[in-house]
Amino acid sequence: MSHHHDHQHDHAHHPAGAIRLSNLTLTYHRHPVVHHVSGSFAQGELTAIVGPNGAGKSTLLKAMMGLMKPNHGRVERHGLAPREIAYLPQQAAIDRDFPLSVQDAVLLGDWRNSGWFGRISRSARQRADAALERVGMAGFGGRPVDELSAGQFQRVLFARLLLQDAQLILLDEPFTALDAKTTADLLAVIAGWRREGRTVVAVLHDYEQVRSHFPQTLLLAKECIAWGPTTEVLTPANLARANGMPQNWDDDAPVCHRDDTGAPTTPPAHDHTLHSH
Ligand SMILES: Nc1ncnc2c1ncn2[C@@H]1O[C@H](COP(=O)(O)OP(=O)(O)OP(=O)(O)O)[C@@H](O)[C@H]1O
Repeated sequence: MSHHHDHQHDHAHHPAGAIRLSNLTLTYHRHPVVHHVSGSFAQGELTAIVGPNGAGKSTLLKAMMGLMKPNHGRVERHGLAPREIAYLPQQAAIDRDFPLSVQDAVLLGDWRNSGWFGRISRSARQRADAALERVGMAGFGGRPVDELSAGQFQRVLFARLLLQDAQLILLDEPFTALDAKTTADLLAVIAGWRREGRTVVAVLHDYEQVRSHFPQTLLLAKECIAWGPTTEVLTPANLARANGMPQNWDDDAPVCHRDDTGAPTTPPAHDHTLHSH
């Protein structure tokens, strides 16, 4: 492994970019989809979130972004204002069927400087052009976004993230449906964010890609199966456990018997609240 701790993080208690999950439970219609997850995302590091379909990965990102309220536990964003968190949803969730030039789409990333309806400065336009160049889209500024291919559009969204200049960057399946060249180019942008000391958390499905590019991994299957260095997390045993997660939506799932620390507790032998007599 390389020297990825060569930059010093000397913020003693609450380093910027640090985000911690404390016994976090997230539910839809009272069904938990993320269940008692605790841990910290390594600051200034790249962490992959992997797990089977329906494991709660996208839901967890939404909660980290503050778009969803925990039913239990907390997301602790020490030292991170909401504006310092950037979030790229799954491409399928993004509507780009409106008239907007590529440059204007990138400039939306600069809203905290220019305001939604503020004047766009010349320097902002220059930064937008530089960002487009960095993602391999130089010269595309005047094109309408609805005419771009899926891969080109994703490059534009990465340019927008570059302008946003966030400390914590959350990416939901950023490479789905992209070809190898586009994926490699965008992985290089992510590596650049790491060199700049930013924290990146990405939901991914390609284990080889995760092993090569993401030093940290959270393996999620509703519960946390493993979280730490990728080589220790992506073991056959852990993956088998994750893939054993029930896929069906269990309407009769047992009531959760855990205390507030997240530690499993033994369900009471005769729980009168669950049985009618
Ligand atoms: N808006 C919603 N309303 C109700 N249930 C939802 C909603 N969004 C997700 N779910 C359910 O929550 C569970 C977790 O979904 P989530 O999208 O977080 O999983 P995921 O790990 O991102 O899956 P995938 O790999 O398929 O994208 C699934 O069972 C899903 O059906």
